[in-house]
Amino acid sequence: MTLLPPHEVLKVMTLTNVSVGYSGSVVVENASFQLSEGQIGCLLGPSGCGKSTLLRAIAGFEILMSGDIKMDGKVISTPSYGMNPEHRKIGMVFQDIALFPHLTIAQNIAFGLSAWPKESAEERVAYLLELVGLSGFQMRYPHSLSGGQQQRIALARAIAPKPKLLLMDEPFSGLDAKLREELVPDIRKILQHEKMSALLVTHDQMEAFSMADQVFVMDAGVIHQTGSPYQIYHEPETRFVASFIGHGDFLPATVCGANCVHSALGNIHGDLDHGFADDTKVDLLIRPDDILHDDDSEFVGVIVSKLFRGSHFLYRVKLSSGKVVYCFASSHHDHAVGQEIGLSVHLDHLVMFPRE
Ligand SMILES: Nc1ncnc2c1ncn2[C@@H]1O[C@H](COP(=O)(O)OP(=O)(O)OP(=O)(O)O)[C@@H](O)[C@H]1O
Repeated sequence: MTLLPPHEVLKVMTLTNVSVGYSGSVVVENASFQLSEGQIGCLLGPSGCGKSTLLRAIAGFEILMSGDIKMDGKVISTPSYGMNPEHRKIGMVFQDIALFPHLTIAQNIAFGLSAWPKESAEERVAYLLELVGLSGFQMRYPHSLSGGQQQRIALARAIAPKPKLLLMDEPFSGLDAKLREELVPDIRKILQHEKMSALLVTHDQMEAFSMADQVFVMDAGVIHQTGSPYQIYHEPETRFVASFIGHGDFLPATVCGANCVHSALGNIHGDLDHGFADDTKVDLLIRPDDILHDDDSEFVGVIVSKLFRGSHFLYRVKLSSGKVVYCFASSHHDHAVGQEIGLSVHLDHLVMFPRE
């Protein structure tokens, strides 16, 4: 009797000081992070920063230049050792969906189940088709499915053998924005339902925000910050993270107390001590909704452009210092470009960096 392969769940994957590159030149430097049971992580960064290279190293396709990768305490990669990719119990989904065109949808999903007893494999295929919302599609061929449906099948195929970890390299970037918006939360639900740990690569922060529990923000081969989507947006630790994540401006300011800075918009107070000495010149991060239109304020700016967003206007406003910042106003406050409006700052937490 053929037995079902045991289902193993990832407890933790750990990268410690991992450097990877090509032909002796380093592309990813000293990357360290952990992914725990059932967690969805995301490597987020601009094109060319080394996200795919790091993912390929985890999959076992690139040799490390330094550091190590462990899964559940077992070393899978060091500079002198690389466990065979097939033995890592890692599934992969790529941007180019690459379903086998000559196989039916059921055969595509069952591709990694050759070691399973026939009946169990059929059950698993039927279960996954239902999970991805495509029951009844088993006898169809990939070309007869839409891009979003094909990507669901690619996911089902990758998770069918119950890998310990799923790696996804820009899996949604070939899909249009509307489809992506629908598919991303669905895929998150499917992975959570399967208690599958996963690592997603993307340069799209909205995708990272909707998919990930933990985001690893990368630039030029270096991980700048690890945190929840909320943390990397509201508590960026480096100037790069502050400017890469979300919209915002850096407002020049001077420290004037433990939780206060002075700026062209007056004294701005935060709710936490910022740790900078008095009189330090800093750049304060201002998000679009931190500056509100306020007729009663003594501080004013001149509107240089405006965007109507339905429920609100997003103005670009020039301050007397010459600095241009965002200003948020309810859609009842329809002002013209060139008009002067009052502004007030509403910030909880001061995020700032020494002036460059
Ligand atoms: N096989 C290779 N040989 C040599 N250099 C490579 C190879 N693959 C990638 N690189 C280089 O490594 C750097 C990082 O590439 P990588 O694909 O990891 O970045 P990425 O962040 O995933 O980018 P993107 O979002 O555009 O896919 C780039 O400068 C790229 O040109």
